[in-house]
Amino acid sequence: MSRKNNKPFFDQVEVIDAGAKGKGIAKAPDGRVIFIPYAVPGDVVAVQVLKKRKAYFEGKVATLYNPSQKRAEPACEHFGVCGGCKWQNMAYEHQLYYKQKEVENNLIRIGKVELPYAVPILGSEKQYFYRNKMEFSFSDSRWLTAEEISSDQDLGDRNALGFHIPGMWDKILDLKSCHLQQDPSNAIRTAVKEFALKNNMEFFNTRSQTGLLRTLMIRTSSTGEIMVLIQFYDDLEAERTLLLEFLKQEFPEITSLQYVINQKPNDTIYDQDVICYSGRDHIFEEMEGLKFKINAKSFYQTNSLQAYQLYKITRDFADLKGDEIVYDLYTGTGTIAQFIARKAKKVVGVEAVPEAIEDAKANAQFNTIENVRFYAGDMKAVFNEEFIASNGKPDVVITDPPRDGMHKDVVAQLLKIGARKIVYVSCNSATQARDLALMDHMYKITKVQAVDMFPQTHHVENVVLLEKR
Ligand SMILES: C[S@@+](CC[C@H](N)C(=O)[O-])C[C@H]1O[C@@H](n2cnc3c(N)ncnc32)[C@H](O)[C@@H]1O
Repeated sequence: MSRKNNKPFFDQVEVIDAGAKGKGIAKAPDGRVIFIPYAVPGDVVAVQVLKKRKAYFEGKVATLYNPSQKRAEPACEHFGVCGGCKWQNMAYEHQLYYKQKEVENNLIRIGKVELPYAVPILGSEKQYFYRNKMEFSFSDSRWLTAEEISSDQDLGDRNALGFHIPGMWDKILDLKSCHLQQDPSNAIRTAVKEFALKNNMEFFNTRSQTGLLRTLMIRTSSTGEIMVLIQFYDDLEAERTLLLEFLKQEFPEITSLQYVINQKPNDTIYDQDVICYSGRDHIFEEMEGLKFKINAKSFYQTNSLQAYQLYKITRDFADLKGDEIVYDLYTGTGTIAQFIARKAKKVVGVEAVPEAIEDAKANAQFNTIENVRFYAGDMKAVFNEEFIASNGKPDVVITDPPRDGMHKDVVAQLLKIGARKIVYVSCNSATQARDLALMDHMYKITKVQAVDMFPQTHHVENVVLLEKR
């Protein structure tokens, strides 16, 4: 390691892999790993070290000497600043390769489980504009580039509507366009910002917790429906109505226009009242002829096309014959439960968000599915002996927990029940591997299929079939 401008520096290093959170990986001469965000395997670079730890370095590309063959031209003008799509500079086929590798590595290294032949990862048909939900933040302190900070020019308007800069809770990137959600997403965001500025509406200041406008959420569905939700901080009826009425007139295609007045320190709306300004308080998504009602607080997989693939894989892995009791743990709005219901005797769904369970029940009615039961509550509290006695012992369990994976008490309960099969769907193969390790003495992994729900990012979904030994 040499020093340049008094900063530690590695020259001419080759990036050999992609790993933790999508960062490029190289080796320092002493064998320590160097993590390099935005470097692509195959690049030869000079690295400016920014963090030095006992076991590793973290740095940034100072010079790109030799760009990798695996590189691709990023589609978005905000690439490199916005935290959203860190792999836009890697060709899609290589993104898929590194995702599959990460899943297998996690299962083998963390889970220490034996893997069957893993089917190749299922890529996404759409590699841009695949998301059905985006959340943007308003801020009166737009993130400034180094050039802007050092220039003498008047920086003008500092208001922004966009994404948080990675690692900076109070700085927002002012988005010009985003390649993740189909129009009219960009058109709505731009119109809201321009109208708010023209009418001198205050953008939120996170430090002082002041301002009118806080967040904007846009949901689109494959049926063409649109939900827009604006989160206000100040409770100012005249301004609020002005903005909502503008949106209603300008975008008559909005199916559901809603708002929240949130004066607590954080932006989450789960504990807030959502008020419907016009249209319905929900939109519909459709899959294989099934209708799913989605309200502002409901979880719904963000890539609808790939969600369909994910559910088909889950159903194939479960391989139901029609006489089984199936549990769908972490059911959200009961989508998987209903997707498989016609192939099972009975499906029981459990989910923490009561509104999602209300939707799940309503969805089952729309879809005239009668063999499903849904329960709201924290999984580790609900999923107990009494629950199993009253719903029947499951033959098959499908579990799709959040990123943290399953609570150890839930894993313990699964082991106690000893269902014949468990289909474990996960958006975090590291926590999935941890949970699989706890079940390895009793369950053998017989199928693994990774699914790419999030192109241009390192995130990956993974489905594992466990069969009782
Ligand atoms: C990855 S989502 C899966 C949703 C559903 N399977 C689907 O495909 O739409 C995880 C779900 O778990 C729920 N959840 C998170 N923590 C929970 C807990 N402790 N108990 C019950 N549900 C929980 C979330 O609200 C969310 O709906």
